[in-house]
Amino acid sequence: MSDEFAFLTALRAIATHPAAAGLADDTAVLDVAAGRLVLTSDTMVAGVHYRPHDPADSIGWKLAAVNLSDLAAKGAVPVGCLLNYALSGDAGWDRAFLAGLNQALTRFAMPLLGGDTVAMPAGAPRSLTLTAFGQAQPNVPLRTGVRPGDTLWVTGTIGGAGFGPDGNPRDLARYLRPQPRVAEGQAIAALATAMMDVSDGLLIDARRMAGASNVAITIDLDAVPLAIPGLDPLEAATAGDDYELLFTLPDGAVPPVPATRIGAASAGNGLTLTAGGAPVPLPGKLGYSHG
Ligand SMILES: Nc1ncnc2c1ncn2[C@@H]1O[C@H](COP(=O)(O)OP(=O)(O)OP(=O)(O)O)[C@@H](O)[C@H]1O
Ligand SMILES: Cc1ncc(C[n+]2csc(CCOP(=O)(O)O)c2C)c(N)n1
Ligand SMILES: [Mg+2]
Repeated sequence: MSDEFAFLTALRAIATHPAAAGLADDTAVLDVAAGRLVLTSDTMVAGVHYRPHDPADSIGWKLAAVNLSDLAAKGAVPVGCLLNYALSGDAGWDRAFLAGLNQALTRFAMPLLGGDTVAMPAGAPRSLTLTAFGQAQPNVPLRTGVRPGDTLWVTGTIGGAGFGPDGNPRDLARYLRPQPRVAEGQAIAALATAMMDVSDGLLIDARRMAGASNVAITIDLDAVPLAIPGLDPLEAATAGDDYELLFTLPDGAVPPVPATRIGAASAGNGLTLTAGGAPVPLPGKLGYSHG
């Protein structure tokens, strides 16, 4: 199935939404409700975002999940997506990738509407891109919305997808098949002053939120919900690949879904950490960054 024609035939079996027009035209044509669209795109590269030997179906799942996580962070309802795919020269890999992708798209009701397929020179690493769009809810919580006095919350647990001392992800399922918080994001969006997803690491992402909002954010490391009991909170909070939602609420507000209060915002700037009530110096590396 490694040639473009065979791959497109397999894609057609997935892209059954009428707007995809059977993947038989130049473009998809989508009827949209009046309102605002939320747009995002994420690329995954072999050796950078996943290990080359990781199962192809999980890479398909994860590519959809990381985009859904960005939609979730804005409280958006998934509407559709476009896939940019580089054929790998391995028909079985391509087929398994599509099966995993389709599982996530079905689970989160995000139809595949189109995309592009190319071949790479022999030996080039795989690079896969999905572009997703969603329907905005009345309130779209941005990174810029934190106000001094807000409380800081995170869904789920942190640190599970990070690599342990044996060089493998601590929780393989979490690393391979992250669960984007789509329904939670829609519920939180109605109340949140700001929201983002945690992809590069809790600390680096919290600092981005503080910077975007021109406030100071303090995180209590003792409060960070650990994916694995006993995990070093600093390690967990800098590992990344969590795909949880980090959000702020006006003081006194209660989140509408399970979440953990991990800190607060105040006038000032930057990220501050505490543990046992005492300040903790920021580690040199706050999370994942490319280059
Ligand atoms: N090559 C690019 N062209 C245009 N905009 C870009 C490009 N790369 C990043 N951006 C924009 O920069 C902003 C920040 O991107 P970044 O990738 O850090 O956020 P993100 O999508 O939440 O992260 P993640 O990729 O971990 O989900 C986004 O608005 C994104 O659209
Ligand atoms: C093989 C391998 N090595 C390292 C990591 C860790 N990692 C890579 S990219 C990223 C953040 C999200 O990326 P982006 O900001 O590009 O969306 C993280 C946490 C991994 N997943 N696989
Ligand atoms: Mg994001």
